[in-house]
Amino acid sequence: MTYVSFPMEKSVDFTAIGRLCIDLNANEINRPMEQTSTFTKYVGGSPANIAIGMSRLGMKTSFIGKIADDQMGRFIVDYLRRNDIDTSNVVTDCTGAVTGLAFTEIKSPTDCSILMYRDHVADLNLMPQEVQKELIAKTKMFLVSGTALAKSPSREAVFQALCYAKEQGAVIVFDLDYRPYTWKSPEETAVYYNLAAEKCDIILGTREEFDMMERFEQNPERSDRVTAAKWFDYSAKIVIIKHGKEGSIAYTQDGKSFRAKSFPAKVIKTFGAGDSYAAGFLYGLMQGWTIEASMEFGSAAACIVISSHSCSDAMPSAAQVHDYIERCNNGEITSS
Ligand SMILES: Nc1ncnc2c1ncn2[C@@H]1O[C@H](COP(=O)(O)OP(=O)(O)O)[C@@H](O)[C@H]1O
Ligand SMILES: O=C(O)C[C@@H](O)[C@H](O)C(=O)COP(=O)(O)O
Repeated sequence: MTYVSFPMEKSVDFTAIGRLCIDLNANEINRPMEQTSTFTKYVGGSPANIAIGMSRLGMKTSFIGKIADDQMGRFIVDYLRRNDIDTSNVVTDCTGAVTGLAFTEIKSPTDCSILMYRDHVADLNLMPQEVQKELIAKTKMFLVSGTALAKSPSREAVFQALCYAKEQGAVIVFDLDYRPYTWKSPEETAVYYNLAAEKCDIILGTREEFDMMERFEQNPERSDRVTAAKWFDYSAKIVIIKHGKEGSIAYTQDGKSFRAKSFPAKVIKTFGAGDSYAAGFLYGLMQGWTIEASMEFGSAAACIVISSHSCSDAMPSAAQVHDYIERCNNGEITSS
């Protein structure tokens, strides 16, 4: 059963809109950040990670965003280009805004946190008139990251892009990617998330992210099925609710649900799981695979990334993911 059909005549497989940032991942791990003195710099930002993941999987990928006019901004664009990502709609800020930074703390493989520096960041300065309709018109799948809705003018840029994507027939994906730091209040967040989700064909988020969106609703049991059902009255065809190591559940418009278990992994840190899962799952759908096969592929891609130090740099190729699945099935990989 096919739940989404891609406009195959279009030349760009995947376009993401949102933040392009820097991850600074602790080198001395398994300790609090107070005791970490060195960090390795990587390109970061959830939609950037997903775009890099899609490109590594062989998808023709482009990005819509805004970078600071500084060394960090240039580092990001250079990295995207070297990863075959079209940056023709990556705009350079001219207001003196800075690049967002995410310092990651790896206290243990299961106890990780992120310290974000996101004041006056360039990515949230993207303006609606800077979004190229022609690029979205060429795109089969368009992904929005929820954090880009946190402030104007980026918020309006995303809604403008959503209008173009809908009008031009792209399959629209919403990765909730909720980061409380950039938002003024949970109420404001819930309103804008719900407005964006109404327009999307595929919605991906964790149980906690959907809880945030249900601020004004009744779902006392926090039922995944109740959560998903609402969106099928709008545009959604697939809603995925992720539960960390417990795996994920996909609900589809026809009332079915599909469960994916997680694979074993030698986990270094947990962040990056959602981004690699998204890239793997969306890649699978674009290959015409079943929901179950796409979820399995996403789950294995996630394990490769959480077993590595970085998010973006560790995004796997398709061959690496197939190999990981095979080695798990042969019992060659066990959990840490
Ligand atoms: N500790 C883990 N071991 C194995 N797989 C994991 C682990 N944590 C996450 N995953 C995989 O990554 C997917 C997404 O992870 P999750 O933590 O739910 O998302 P996010 O990173 O967005 O919070 C899960 O559905 C699972 O397949
Ligand atoms: O999204 C960010 O700004 C930081 C990311 O680059 C980071 O590495 C991360 O948190 C990944 O998010 P996840 O995949 O949702 O765990």
